[in-house]
Amino acid sequence: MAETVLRLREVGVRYRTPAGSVTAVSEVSLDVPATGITVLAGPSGSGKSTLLRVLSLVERPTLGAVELRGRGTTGLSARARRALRRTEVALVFQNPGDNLIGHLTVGDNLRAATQAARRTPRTTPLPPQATRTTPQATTTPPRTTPPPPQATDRIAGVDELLDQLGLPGTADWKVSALSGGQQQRLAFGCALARGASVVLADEPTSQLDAASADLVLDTLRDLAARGVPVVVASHDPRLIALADTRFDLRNGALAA
Ligand SMILES: Nc1ncnc2c1ncn2[C@@H]1O[C@H](COP(=O)(O)OP(=O)(O)OP(=O)(O)O)[C@@H](O)[C@H]1O
Repeated sequence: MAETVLRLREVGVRYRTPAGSVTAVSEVSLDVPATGITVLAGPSGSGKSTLLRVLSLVERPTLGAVELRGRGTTGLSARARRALRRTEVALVFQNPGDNLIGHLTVGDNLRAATQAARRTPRTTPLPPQATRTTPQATTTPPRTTPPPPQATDRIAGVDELLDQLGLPGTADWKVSALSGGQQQRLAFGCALARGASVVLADEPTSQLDAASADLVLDTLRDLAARGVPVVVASHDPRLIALADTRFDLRNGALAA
């Protein structure tokens, strides 16, 4: 059976609004495989972005459990979750400008990402698995997916990574000199430099023209080919066509 990088069990998300309680996601259980491209698809308002925020540990669900590489995350402190988001779980936002440090050069953005990976121990403590009652479970070691290679193993240097990202010779450029698609590529490159176990992206092509969107689609393929699992929320048919695994959402729940 395929290894799982992220697992949701009976996850629900409710928001309080002045008009009352809104259920954005209800009773979602799913396994994100540790390889390939996973797409969360569905119409506007179906809960894709909410679920992506839960999967990327940005948001704690109101109900249910989220496991990263076999370990529960729901009991983690805000600090521990932030540490995981700096390294293990990288979220790439819709707007290219939100993913990068605008006043740094292209090369310095990558260097900052690599340094974040070095500063934060890879073995950020996660709480033990919930105690299970079956005798079999107590004798079985916790399920673990082997950690991905360290960031420094994955990239030999900034220039080499920029070549691989199709951005050769841009190390000294300002981020604003890159197109939207190139900025998104760089954002995925930073996720790689941080040594992320999984990269998530919310509608990464929605603000881009067709040529820039092509760059992003290529980058997602590249990441998956490097063994980095990618999870994308999108209603872009070209992106959905890349899915190795697809979950369809309707009204906050998985469609049958
Ligand atoms: N912070 C919030 N407060 C209140 N309601 C919210 C909040 N975030 C999302 N919702 C509601 O939850 C539901 C799911 O929203 P979500 O943004 O996850 O859907 P989506 O499928 O990503 O939509 P889109 O494709 O338009 O981005 C919607 O009804 C939305 O209005």
